[in-house]
Amino acid sequence: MKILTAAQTREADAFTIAHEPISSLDLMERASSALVQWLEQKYDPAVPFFIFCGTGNNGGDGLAVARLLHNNGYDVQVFLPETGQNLSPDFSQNLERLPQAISVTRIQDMEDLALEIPASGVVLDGFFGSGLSRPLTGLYAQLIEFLNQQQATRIAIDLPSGLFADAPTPPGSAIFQADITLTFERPKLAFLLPASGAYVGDWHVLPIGLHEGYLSQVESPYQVLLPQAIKSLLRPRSKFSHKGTYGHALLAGGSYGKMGAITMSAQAALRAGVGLLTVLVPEIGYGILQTSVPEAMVVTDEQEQHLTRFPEDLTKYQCVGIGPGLGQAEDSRMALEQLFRHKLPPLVLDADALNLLAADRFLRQQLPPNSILTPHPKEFERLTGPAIDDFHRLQLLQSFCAEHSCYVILKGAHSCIGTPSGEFFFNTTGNSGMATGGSGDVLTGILTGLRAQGYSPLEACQLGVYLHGLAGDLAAEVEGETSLIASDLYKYLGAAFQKAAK
Ligand SMILES: NC(=O)C1=CN([C@@H]2O[C@H](COP(=O)(O)OP(=O)(O)OC[C@H]3O[C@@H](n4cnc5c(N)ncnc54)[C@H](O)[C@@H]3O)[C@@H](O)[C@H]2O)[C@@H](O)CC1
Ligand SMILES: Nc1ncnc2c1ncn2[C@@H]1O[C@H](COP(=O)(O)OP(=O)(O)O)[C@@H](O)[C@H]1O
Ligand SMILES: [K+]
Repeated sequence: MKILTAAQTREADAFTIAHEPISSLDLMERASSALVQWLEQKYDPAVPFFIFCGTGNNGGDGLAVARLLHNNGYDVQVFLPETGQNLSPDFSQNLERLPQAISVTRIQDMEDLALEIPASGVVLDGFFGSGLSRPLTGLYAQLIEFLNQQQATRIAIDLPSGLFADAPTPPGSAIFQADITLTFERPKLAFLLPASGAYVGDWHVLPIGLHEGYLSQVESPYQVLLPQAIKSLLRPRSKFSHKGTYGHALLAGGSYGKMGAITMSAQAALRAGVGLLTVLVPEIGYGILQTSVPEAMVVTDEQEQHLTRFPEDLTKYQCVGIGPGLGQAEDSRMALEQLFRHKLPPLVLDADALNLLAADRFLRQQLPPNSILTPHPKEFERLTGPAIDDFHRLQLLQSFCAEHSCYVILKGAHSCIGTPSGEFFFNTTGNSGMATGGSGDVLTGILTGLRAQGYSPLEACQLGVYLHGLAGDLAAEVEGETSLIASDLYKYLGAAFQKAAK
């Protein structure tokens, strides 16, 4: 699903108004009805609502929600800062329509707000949405600071006020700290990035029937991965298939004290459905692998504690995954350099393989095209240098993928796949229980297993991050986020495949 910029959202609104056709006021009514439907499912009429409105269309939404909730028996109070701003026509119309029985407090300064908001209440933020053009100051900033200190549940309409939808918000700006954000039609880019996403809380997308004629042709490099698209990528296994049908993968890594990493990658590659798996480890890993992953074949390096060479001929493998637990010994770096000189099957590179690449510009330039790299933000910084902010990091991602013709999964709460052609795909599964050692090693195994089965690099990346996160979500339902550990991720991978295929 494509993500729209604030400007594209305005175009989508205007296109819908012109081509459905529908009046702007009725479109606002549709958006507000969607909000109210969501709110009424979650809160009963005993819950008081405190609705704060600016004077643009975001405020118009707030006023329409106030009327609809009131008409359905909810206790609603409205608060309107008076800063002499222009009123949007739809805001004015909704102010006229507001039933007399609703209490309206006009605020010129903070003294006008003698207000106790109970912890059981809900604060709705309708100050500003996608029309924000500069950071908030003055009365708006003071009100936001006040609301951010309240115990009540804070819900933002469309976008937390003060946050830019698709550009960095200057540090120190006043931003509504939402527990929940109810947005229209598409998530905003700011929801998916760590610094801005921290203000958004749980976000939900409410469809409001924006015109398909616009949505289907609009161009955007940004997409989110959703269940339907993932389902269409999954290939069913066929009745007369055999292990040769599903590829032979090689996973290389492990070193003294870090054999667990490659062991978990191996488990994950098998659970991802690969036909055959060989694991290349230093001598000390032999007994460990043979005991803990009996399904895998094991070949060992003559060095006892870390890898120093790769087999000459790797063409029998359909994918090679390198890095988990590898370490950064000089002879491991040389082995990688040697490896890149040969004809190679598709590669997945993670962890210390990335650190070795980062430390060696020459090695980076030899990177085989269409490789998949899976850095976390620190590993990514080592590869590209520091980013000024999350948006700049996306630019670095785009140029790195183009320069090296590779696919990079920048890992995080919404892992982002960068492609050589400049697209970005954000993942929507996963939870903070996955912030635990070894989660990334499991992802490497899944990607290697998928790529060996013949999925394209982009398909493997999309399926890999989505299923990895979904396994985390299913595991968290049973184990809880706090107690989730990386090995749970491959244990629940089968359930994730089944859920994704439904
Ligand atoms: N038909 C539509 O256009 C629809 C719009 N919707 C709502 O409309 C919102 C966008 O409405 P608007 O475009 O009116 O934008 P906003 O409601 O975000 O406000 C824009 C107004 O605020 C001013 N402004 C911007 N930054 C400011 C700042 N820092 N301090 C003070 N004033 C500032 C602008 O000059 C403009 O007058 C969406 O977020 C959504 O909530 C929904 O009703 C869906 C339908
Ligand atoms: N808060 C979070 N929400 C969702 N996924 C997360 C979160 N934290 C970490 N993850 C996922 O867990 C994995 C962690 O990978 P990584 O940092 O390489 O861990 P390790 O090196 O310990 O294996 C990534 O796939 C990342 O997307
Ligand atoms: K808002």
